[in-house]
Amino acid sequence: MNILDKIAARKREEVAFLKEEVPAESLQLLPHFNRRCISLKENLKNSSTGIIAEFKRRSPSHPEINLEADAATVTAGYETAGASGISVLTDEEFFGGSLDDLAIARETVKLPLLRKDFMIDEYQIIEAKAMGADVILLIAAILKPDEIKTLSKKAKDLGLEVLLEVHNEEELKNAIFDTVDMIGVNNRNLKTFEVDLQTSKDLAEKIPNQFVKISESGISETSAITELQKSGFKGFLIGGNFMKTEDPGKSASEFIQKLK
Ligand SMILES: O=P(O)(O)OC[C@@H](O)[C@@H](O)c1c[nH]c2ccccc12
Repeated sequence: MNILDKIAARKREEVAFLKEEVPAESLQLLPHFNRRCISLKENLKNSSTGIIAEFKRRSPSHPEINLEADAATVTAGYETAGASGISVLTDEEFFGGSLDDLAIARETVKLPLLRKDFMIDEYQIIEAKAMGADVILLIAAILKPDEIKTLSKKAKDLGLEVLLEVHNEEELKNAIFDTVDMIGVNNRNLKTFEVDLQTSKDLAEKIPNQFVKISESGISETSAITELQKSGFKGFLIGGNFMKTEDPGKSASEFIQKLK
């Protein structure tokens, strides 16, 4: 079994358990559940830089990025740096994140927050909303087209935006629904961990222009962004390049200044 299938299988077990422990009805009583979301899509459209900075302690491909990182310090730094949005990894087992990190980020910044996780059930979307997220991620590689359709509709019904992640043309073709706001091309193959920015450049023209286009993973140079902008990308998801440094906010700030 590849790592992605393994994570998705674990996620199903985890969600089945959680649903019993904390029923969706009780999540809907939390204060953020009725909060009005902030649009990442609009922020990206209106930005000349479009950086979505990610809070990530570790990953299966990089087991020790920044294990002690503190969500409040890092997300505050990202906001000061001028990021357009912040992505918070909430998977615990494989990425060392938590919903608490998301809640802390929500208390700390005004920027739109993406809950970065492996969403396979509507329950997780209710959770995302209740913890203060503005955007959810749907990964085409682990979902059937009808699942993408129902999960994205659920998110829209709750006022959340939807970022759909694809890695190849096949996934893209089967995943185009008008309940999706943004399409992200992951330059990292989540099954093999190989990274190639050419993946974004190749897929760009195949993504209909109604979607804001985001290039994800493996970005460490501002020159790469200038190139990707020429292909039509408006958003750039960057994690490791910032998180691996002692002061991710400072590193994001220098990067964004250089890009301007
Ligand atoms: O750290 P990087 O190479 O800058 O990548 C960030 C982000 O794109 C990556 O964390 C990511 C993209 N899609 C995902 C899906 C699940 C978990 C993580 C991811």
